[in-house]
Amino acid sequence: MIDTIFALSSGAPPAGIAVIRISGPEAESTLSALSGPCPPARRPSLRVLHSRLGGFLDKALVTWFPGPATATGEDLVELHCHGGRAVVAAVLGALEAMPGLREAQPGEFTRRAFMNGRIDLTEAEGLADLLAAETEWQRLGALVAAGGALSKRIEIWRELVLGLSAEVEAAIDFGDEDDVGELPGDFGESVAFVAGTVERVLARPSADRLREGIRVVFAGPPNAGKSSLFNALLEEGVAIVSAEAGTTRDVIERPVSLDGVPFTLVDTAGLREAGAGEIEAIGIERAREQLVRAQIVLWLGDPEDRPEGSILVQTKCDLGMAEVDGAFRVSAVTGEGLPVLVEEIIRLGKVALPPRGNIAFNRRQKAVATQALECLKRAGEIRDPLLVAEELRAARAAFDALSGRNSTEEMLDALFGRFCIGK
Ligand SMILES: Nc1nc2c(ncn2[C@@H]2O[C@H](COP(=O)(O)OP(=O)(O)OP(=O)(O)O)[C@@H](O)[C@H]2O)c(=O)[nH]1
Ligand SMILES: [K+]
Ligand SMILES: [Mg+2]
Repeated sequence: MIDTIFALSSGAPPAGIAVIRISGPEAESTLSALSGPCPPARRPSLRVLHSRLGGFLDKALVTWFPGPATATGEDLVELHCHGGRAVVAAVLGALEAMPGLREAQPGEFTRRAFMNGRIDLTEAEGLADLLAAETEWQRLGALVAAGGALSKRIEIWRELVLGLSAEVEAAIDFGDEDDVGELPGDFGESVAFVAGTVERVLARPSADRLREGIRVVFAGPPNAGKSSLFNALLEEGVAIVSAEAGTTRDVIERPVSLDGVPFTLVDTAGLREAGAGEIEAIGIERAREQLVRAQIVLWLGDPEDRPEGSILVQTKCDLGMAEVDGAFRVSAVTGEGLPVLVEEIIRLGKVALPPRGNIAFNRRQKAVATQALECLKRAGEIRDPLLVAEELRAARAAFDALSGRNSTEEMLDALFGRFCIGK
């Protein structure tokens, strides 16, 4: 027997309205117990809610959604109560006291939607990102996956591969005993077409970049002005600034949205070969690790030592030193040059993200799609229909894994654990 679960699905009280969801086989009987006979399906109705012992709970707008065409795929009830802390506590307490009901775990409503085939794994992943989205680019990126665009594309790939498999089976069937028959002349091209479309999506930056933010690392020698510039871009005094060389030791990270694009700004210890104490030396080691992880490096140092691909920044331009060729001249003190530098960071950030409004893979999806691609490539190269059939089967299995048709409990725990209670 499946548990019937309930949870507060709206934000923390107090609020104007609190939405409490109940999902599972006892949803209808629970609503009846609270407020008398169920109202017509999908029609919000104003009802008085009573506890089992007859105590008055609240006057609420209640809606009854019979399954399976519901958000969870199960019978579902929504109570729109007054959003006061005590009101919510009283209603949740009354539900807790009902036999067969228990509070939902984080993400459990969505997990049920997945288990009941209402959404696939890519849509659930998109939903998790959508709920966590803080910037416009994150929202739009997550919507693509949550709205099912990636799911649909995977379905198309599966169908195409299924069609190819049918062609191979036909070739195998038409062969006589010693000879398995020939694949159609354009078979290689057909396989290459599917492989090419998978490859194009694989070539896009990972969708995780959107979630994590583009990493912008401030690097250079001690006292270059890294922390000052870091603070200036954040418009906040986060990192300690001082005239003492070796002030910053730990890596300091802060998320920031610039023009709706998500970035993670990373301040690091000044790089120097000699003269650093033990703690500073550890900081320098960490700074080097950050350089490797960065998508954008702002180099506030000698152009000669500049890491490949970094943006050269000449800071403290208010002090009036000679211009460095090809550098962005800025001052953390006067703010001069900052808008131009920020514009460049935004431009590079957009390039390092999946194209807006387009499907992209996250890390999990990339790993599985890469397997699919490898199978397809091999299928396009070999001529033996029996082996080709095997590769196509493996490609299809990879597409199944992409949409979560055969996911493990562990994978699902990891994903749905990212959701909050009530989602
Ligand atoms: N005039 C002027 N002084 C600056 C500017 N930026 C930083 N400074 C000064 O330069 C000194 C070093 O600045 P920090 O921001 O601590 O430099 P840092 O690169 O983070 O230094 P470490 O963490 O020690 O590696 C401080 O005295 C700052 O006030 C600037 O744009 N103009
Ligand atoms: K300093
Ligand atoms: Mg510093």
